[in-house]
Formats: sequence, structure tokens, C-alpha cells
Amino acid sequence: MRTSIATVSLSGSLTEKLTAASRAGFDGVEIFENDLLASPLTPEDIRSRCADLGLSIDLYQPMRDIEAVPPEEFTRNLRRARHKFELMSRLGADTVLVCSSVSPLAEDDDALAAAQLSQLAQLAQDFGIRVAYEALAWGRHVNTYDHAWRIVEAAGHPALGTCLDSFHILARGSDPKDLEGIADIPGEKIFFLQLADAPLMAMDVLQWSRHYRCFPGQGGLDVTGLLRHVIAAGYRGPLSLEVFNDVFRQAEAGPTAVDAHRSLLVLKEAAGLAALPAPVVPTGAAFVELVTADAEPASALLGALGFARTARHRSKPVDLWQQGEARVLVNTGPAARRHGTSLAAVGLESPDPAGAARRAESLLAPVLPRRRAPGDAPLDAVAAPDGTELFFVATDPVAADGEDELPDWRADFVDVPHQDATPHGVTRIDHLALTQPWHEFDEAVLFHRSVLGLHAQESVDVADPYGLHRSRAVSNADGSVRIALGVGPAPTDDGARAQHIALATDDVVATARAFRAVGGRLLSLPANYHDDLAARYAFADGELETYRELGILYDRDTHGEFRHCYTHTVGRVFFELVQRDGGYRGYGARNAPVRLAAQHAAR
Ligand SMILES: O=C(O)c1ccc(O)c(O)c1
Ligand SMILES: [Mg+2]
Repeated sequence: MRTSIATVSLSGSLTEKLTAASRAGFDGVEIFENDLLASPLTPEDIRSRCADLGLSIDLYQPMRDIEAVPPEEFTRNLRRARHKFELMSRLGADTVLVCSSVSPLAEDDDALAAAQLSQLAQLAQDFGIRVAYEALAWGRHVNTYDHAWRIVEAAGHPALGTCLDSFHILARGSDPKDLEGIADIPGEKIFFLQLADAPLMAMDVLQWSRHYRCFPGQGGLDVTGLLRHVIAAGYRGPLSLEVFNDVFRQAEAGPTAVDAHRSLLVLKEAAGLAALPAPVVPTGAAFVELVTADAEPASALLGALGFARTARHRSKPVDLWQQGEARVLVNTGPAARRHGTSLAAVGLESPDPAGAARRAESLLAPVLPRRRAPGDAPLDAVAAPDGTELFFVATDPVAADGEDELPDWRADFVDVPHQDATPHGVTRIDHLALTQPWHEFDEAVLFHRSVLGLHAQESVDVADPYGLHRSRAVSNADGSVRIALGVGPAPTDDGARAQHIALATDDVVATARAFRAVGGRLLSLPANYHDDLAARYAFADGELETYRELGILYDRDTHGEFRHCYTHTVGRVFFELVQRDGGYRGYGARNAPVRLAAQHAAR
């Protein structure tokens, strides 16, 4: 099925919007009236621009407050409509959206609405135009899809059909049973389908629609289920995205259009309308890579944490630090000069690295060129929305019988003589916390879910002394890959750009003590925090005193317990030591406000 996007869903001038939609691979657009009014291009220019870009104009919208009004008012509406139909002829657009009236002049009279819409459709037909009537969820008298359809059916005009909009239908929180009526609408009378999701919120539906709509898969509405009903009805027109929110309006149109198109691809896959290469879910974090112009602070911190510098890349200035199954690469190559100390790449263990890359590519992830010296392992890598490089590396590169050996990233490293540092009990990487640019948060969550096949937890809000952080974790089924995607309060705030690496230990007290014994600095916490812990939980003798001394935080869920503490920050990066017991599933979100305040104080 063809894909389309409303120009209102992208930022910029009409030209910028059209270019972005075309580049991202959309087949068509809905031209939003305000975008046309604000454009210096004539309708003929817009028509030829779209043609040059390979875009059809699938819809012109919206026409408002047309139906169920007194006769003099309707005469004025028809005059207005004639102007618009002439304009549409110049544009080469053959379908117009009419949304249900919000006017105080509108009467609660379905027969009148049907008669007037029929008259409008007759005029449209003379121009070769079809009218698609949409129920706004806040329409004065018509605000449900079935009500709009009853009026269209009663009008019985061949140039009048309905437009279904997933937001208006699903935002009313209707019983899933109410949606079954969609399949009873003759497919050819559904003239258009608009798709949008939204996070679940209890608020006025108009504000919700205008400020919080997002692309399918980024919110909490069952857009897939709705699409199945519409397909069952026989609809075969475009799948068109119509999103309004405060974020994309300030973001660049190009990346938004790619994010939008990815959401449609995932939606089509979920609804059984398209087959993509299957997701290859990563099975572990093989390594993280830090880039830095000055390796000293990061190396000192890794050393204090009990890591040993075990190997060096054979052709690049990259050291491999290891402890247990936790591996950190420190790269002082050219990329470092651009970034300061930051987390630039993650090696994800994959049972099928090439398959993982094919999946990513099919979902429009930029595949990274294999910049490598002769003899280096040819690793598959893609860029996440925030630019983090994701390498898909073989869990078990040794060839099974009859198969080619997979490239082994470790083969690029040569062991270096190192003093056997005494390990401090770190066993592996527990999770990564990656702060996203504020306008890419929803995109990042959809990316990690769809491209990597990870499951997304609920979004949590975390108070910071100077703003609010939002965080949403994505993980695989057994928790061996966990990434907490976050967005900070202000792009200029250091904390809002922080990235952290949480290291697992079976005994956080021992690991923290060992770290401190060699001069490591742990984030210290206010006494009030531990006083509150004493009020909430009964600890063994001396336990809480130890936590006070070391700056260890504590949390509990229905599964188990969580103990954690934090190092100081190097560039954008700090480490967390975590001990999970009994299957604790969270990330200590309850403690995050205290941690954020302590980090502000430490700065
Ligand atoms: O918010 C609105 O007014 C509006 C306009 C046109 C639409 O198709 C829609 O879904 C909402
Ligand atoms: Mg709509």
C-alpha cells in the first residue's frame, strides 16, 4: 500500500517538507492548507515540485465547519468550497478532507448534515473531486467514526465518503468492540485513512491531539488493531501519517520524515501487510567504546574500577580494558577530537550479525561504512538516531560445521603485557544509560524496539533539581541487554548529555570498597536519603551504615533488590556499580532524583 504524510507533520517551509518526505521514501503527501497559504509557490509550482519529487498529492485538507448550518450560511460555505475546488484542480489533488463541524452554528440534525454534504459532494464531483468526511473527536455534534459514516451513508452520494483517523477513533477510549463496525463500512466508501498514535494521557482530547500525537508505535494506542479493521473493510488507499506535536515542529524535517517512514514500515509489518527481514535480538553487550582526546582520566577510572588494559587494536589507537565479561574500548583516534570523552559505540552480541544489519537497513537505519584497515574484521554496524554506532558482533564466531566463520572483533586486538590487576568483582555490563537529544527521544525508543527487537518498558519521569528527566528502558527477554534511553531537561545542562555505563557485581559493597581503596571517588549522598531508607526498610545490623559510608542506594521491587552507587564523571561519562538480586527488574528510578541532585552538587 502507498505511504503518505501530511505536510503539517514536518517542520519548515513547504519546499523543505516536500523534499524531506520524498527523501525518506514516501509516495505521497497530504497538503495542509496553512502550508499552502504560507508558501510563495503557486499551486502549479507545488504540483510540479511534487511531480519532480515523485510525490502524489493524496489529499487537500482541511475544510471546516461546512455542514448542518442554516441555508444562508451553507450558501457561503459552498462559495468557499468552489474556490477550494478550483485551487485543488490547479494542484492536481482529487480528494478533500472535510472535518466535522465545531461551529456554534451547526445543528444537531443528521438529515441536514447529509443533505448539505451531498450538495457539497455534487459540486466537488463537477471538478472531479471526492469529499472525505472525518469525525473530529471534539466535533460539536459528530465526533465518532460511526456517526460520520451514518451521515455519509444517508447522503448516498458517490463523491462522498469517509476519512478514518486513528487518533480521533482511538482517543475516545472506545471499547475495542466499537471498532468492529469499521469492517462493515464498504472499503470503497473509506476515501482516506490517517494514522497517528499518542501517549496515553487523561486530558482534553483537542489539546492531546494538537500537542501530543506521535507516529504509530511511539504512543500507547492500538493503531495496528485499528489498521487491521480498516484493511478488513477493504480499504486499499494510502496509509497516511497525520501527526501534530510540539517536538517535531522544532526538529529538522529530514530525520523526522525518516522516523515517520520507519514507523509506517513497522506498522505494516505488524498488521501483516509487509514482510521485513526478521529482527535479530541481541544477546549481550560485547563492549562499549569511549572516544576521548585524552585517555588518561578514563583509563585511571577504569583501572580504579579493577579493569586491566589487556589488548590494543592492531591498526588504531584503541585500548581494550576488561574485567570479567565487561569490556570497554578507549579510542583516542580522530573521532575523539570531535567529541570529548563520550560513549561512541556499543558492540551488541548477535546470533546473526549480517541478519541484524539487514533488518536495520530495511528500517532505514544508516548502515555505517566499514572503515577498516586490511585484515581488520568486517563488522556490521549501523547508527542509532543519536549517532551512537551499534556494532553487531558474533556471539560465537567459531564456525559451526559447514558454515563460514563469522568475523571476530577480538581478532583485531593484540594482547599487551599487563600487570594482573586485582579484579574488583565486576562481572559484566548490566545496562547502558544513553541520553538522547530532546527531539529524538520517541524516535530512539521506536528505533531500539523495531530495529533491535527490544521490548520497551513504561516511560518514567525523574525530577532533577533543575528540570525533569524522562527515561524509558528497552531490553531483551532475559535482561542481558538493557538500555535506558533518557532525555534531559535542558540541552545545555551537563547532566542532560550524560551517558553512563552500569557494571554488574555480585557484591557491590566489596566492589565499592576495592574501588575506594585504590583512590576511586564515589558520589556521596545526603544523610536524609539514608534516614528515609531506614524508615522504609528494615536492614541487617550495620548494613545501612555501610551504605551511608559508601554512598550506596537501595531499591526493591516485587522480584528482588537493587543496590547501586556511582563514580565521578569523566567528560560525558560516568560508571554505576549495580548489584541485582532475586530478579529485580528496574533501574533504581526511585533513587534517580537523589543521584541527580548529588551530581549537580558535585559539579
Ligand atoms: O486538529 C485539527 O483541527 C484537525 C484537522 C484536520 C484533521 O484531519 C485532524 O485530524 C485534526
Ligand atoms: Mg485527521
